[in-house]
Amino acid sequence: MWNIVADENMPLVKELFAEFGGTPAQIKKLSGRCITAKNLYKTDILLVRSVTQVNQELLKGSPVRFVGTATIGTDHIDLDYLSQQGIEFSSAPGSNAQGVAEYVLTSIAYWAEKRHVDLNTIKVGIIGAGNVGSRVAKVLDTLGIDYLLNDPPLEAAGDARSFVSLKEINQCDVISCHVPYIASGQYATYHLIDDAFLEAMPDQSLLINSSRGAVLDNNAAFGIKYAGKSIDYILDVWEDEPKVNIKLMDQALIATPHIAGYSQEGKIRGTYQLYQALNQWQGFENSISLDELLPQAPKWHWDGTIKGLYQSIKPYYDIEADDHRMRQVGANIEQKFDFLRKTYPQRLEFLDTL
Ligand SMILES: NC(=O)C1=CN([C@@H]2O[C@H](COP(=O)(O)OP(=O)(O)OC[C@H]3O[C@@H](n4cnc5c(N)ncnc54)[C@H](O)[C@@H]3O)[C@@H](O)[C@H]2O)C=CC1
Ligand SMILES: O=C(O)C(=O)[C@H](O)COP(=O)(O)O
Repeated sequence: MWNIVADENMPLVKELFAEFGGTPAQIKKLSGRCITAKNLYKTDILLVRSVTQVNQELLKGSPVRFVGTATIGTDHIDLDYLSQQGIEFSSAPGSNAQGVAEYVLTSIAYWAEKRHVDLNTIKVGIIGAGNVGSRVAKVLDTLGIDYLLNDPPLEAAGDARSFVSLKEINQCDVISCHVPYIASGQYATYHLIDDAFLEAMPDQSLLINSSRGAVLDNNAAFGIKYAGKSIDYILDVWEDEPKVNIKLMDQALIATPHIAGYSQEGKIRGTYQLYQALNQWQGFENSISLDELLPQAPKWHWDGTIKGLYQSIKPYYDIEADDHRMRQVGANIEQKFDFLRKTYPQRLEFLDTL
């Protein structure tokens, strides 16, 4: 019998893994932040989301042979350690990219309405043109909103798209970050958006961070605005989650608790991609199809006008409600951060028709 430990916030674990490869599996669901070495002494398969640090301390001495994270980001996983130990690994690339792209589009539309900006006249700077950044670009293409891409690793690898420097991105009206968290090295993203970058942003511009909290120097962001710089922030991710810089949260035009990718479909795809990876690892067939698991969501029909964009999106995704939930807990945000995420209301993807 397989022994599986899974994060309790992962949907459909029972449905997908209870009969893994025709053999019954013993599944234990735990809070992601509370999974410790003690929980893993007879575990073969560990399925996590982004809040579980998977490293030697967690896995040493355990029989775990497969680690899966139902997320795009992998900065919580010590990939070198897994590889040294011969532990099979899979993440869920692209699984919630659509959810993040919809969060970004909604953010831009909200900002434009609030600040009386004509979206026909702006330029969006996308930092990181991987799965999410490319999806954001596709949405902007469809709406006819101009954008520039920055992605030095892809540029160096010969990606055929046209890229600009970070300096050029810095001058865009909207800047949206879609890089992974990389602590050091040639392409480090730790505090990629620092004091100097923020200082050089044009007045009345918007910074969106839905990548990882530490890509933006949160103290610098607070300081610059406190000193009078007139820029807006829409922030989904925070340095040192579940801690949140409350003063920065107060400044943000929209503040959300790391839910940009939390569409229902995104979460389902995340678990499903691990199901596929596990089956492939063991040479089993996928007996369940993704289509039978995905909800049928009503889709947004864009009438072709940029004016009033936010009001036409709002019935499908009400980002102000997400902001309100976060601000309501106020100073208790650190204690409530995980709760807000665990109890996040069902959000369905609305952009299929684009
Ligand atoms: N807030 C949320 O709910 C979510 C956040 N994320 C975050 O978004 C990140 C991006 O996701 P994906 O697009 O799927 O990842 P990806 O790996 O497909 O793309 C990331 C891109 O960033 C580029 N990059 C790396 N270092 C860079 C640098 N220094 N400057 C500019 N570009 C750089 C890479 O070349 C790559 O093309 C994830 O790693 C994760 O941290 C992902 C999903 C949900
Ligand atoms: O996929 C990623 O990368 C993310 O940031 C996830 O959306 C985060 O969700 P949790 O894993 O923290 O539930």
